[in-house]
Amino acid sequence: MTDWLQQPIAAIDDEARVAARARQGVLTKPPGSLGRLEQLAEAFAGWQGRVVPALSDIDIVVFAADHGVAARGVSAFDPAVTGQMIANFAAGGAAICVLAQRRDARLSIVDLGAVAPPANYAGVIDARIAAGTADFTESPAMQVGELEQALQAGRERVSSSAQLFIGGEMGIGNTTAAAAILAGLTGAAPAEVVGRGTGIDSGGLARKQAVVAAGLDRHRPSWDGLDGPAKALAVLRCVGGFEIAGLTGAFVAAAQAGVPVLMDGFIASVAALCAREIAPDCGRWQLFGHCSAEAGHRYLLETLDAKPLLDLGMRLGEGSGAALALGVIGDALALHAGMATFAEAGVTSGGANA
Ligand SMILES: Cc1cc2ncn([C@H]3O[C@H](COP(=O)(O)O)[C@@H](O)[C@H]3O)c2cc1C
Ligand SMILES: O=C(O)c1cccnc1
Repeated sequence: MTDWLQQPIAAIDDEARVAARARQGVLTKPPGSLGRLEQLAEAFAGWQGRVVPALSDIDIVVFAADHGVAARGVSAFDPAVTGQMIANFAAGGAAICVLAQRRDARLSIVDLGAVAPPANYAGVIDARIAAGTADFTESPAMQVGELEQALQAGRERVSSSAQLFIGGEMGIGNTTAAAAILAGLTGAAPAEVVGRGTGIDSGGLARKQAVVAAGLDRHRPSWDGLDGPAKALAVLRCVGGFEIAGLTGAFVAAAQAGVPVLMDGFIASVAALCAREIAPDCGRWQLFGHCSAEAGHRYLLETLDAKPLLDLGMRLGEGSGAALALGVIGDALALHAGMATFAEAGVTSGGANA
């Protein structure tokens, strides 16, 4: 059922990438002066297989689900908020709705298992697996079949015609699950990777760290001695969440389909790590939109050797940080396409004393 995870990752067009770099070198500016904007244009050229890439077809998919571990008092909000927010996404009132509209991106919402689902599913994709995961301090968060369903639900949301995929999430308690996955995969201490999420107080933070430590102690035998895909799937199943598994499936499928992925914050980046553990080459199709204020994200980005485009102190999720970074990417591609070359503009190029 998860055989598809091992299908090959799409190749990058190095010729187009090198040609895009050459174009950057002859645009009317000192070579390198647009910094990372130049690298963005080059990366998109490699992904799209053309020297002058465009970006008009963007998919933002928000995966929503609840977490049994939320019963342990690890969030500042009630799990009922997950379903309420699904309705808010459908009505256009959430942050990601505003940003998706401003960026002209397609927004889809997928319910993988809110405990209190919305009254109607107009505008929401109903892919419910169960009413939330199990509390991982008591049992594995998911059954094997549930994990497979969540990964597959993510895969099904990837369209090979899209030029960019953004995965967002909504799930009260999911910063706890994400921290547990990160600690399980990297060996980091809970204190290093557990943050305040929606804004839990100091007592709650200590409780959250203890919950993550208890979950890891309980389930470590399930992945001890494993590595690579087997370990990642075991960690995801034991302490993960449906929406994090959905993101992981989508990120692997996108890299297989040749669709680059723009990562959001802490939760999405944990799914990016899971995707890389399952299919290492899929990292070549990943770009990181921002550094979240959630404790643990900076450490995770370093682990992934990823340099986020923005660092605005945001800690929302939903895909919002990635959606904001679209502005920078759009400008990078517009500069690459629209600037004149030295020859076209009759400007003398440098080199005399370079
Ligand atoms: C109204 C509201 C909207 C949100 N949108 C994203 N999140 C974010 O906060 C949650 C994770 O934090 P924790 O682990 O502390 O529960 C996730 O749902 C995440 O997407 C929200 C949270 C709330 C309350
Ligand atoms: O960075 C994130 O993804 C994040 C941080 C806090 C709460 N929800 C999401």
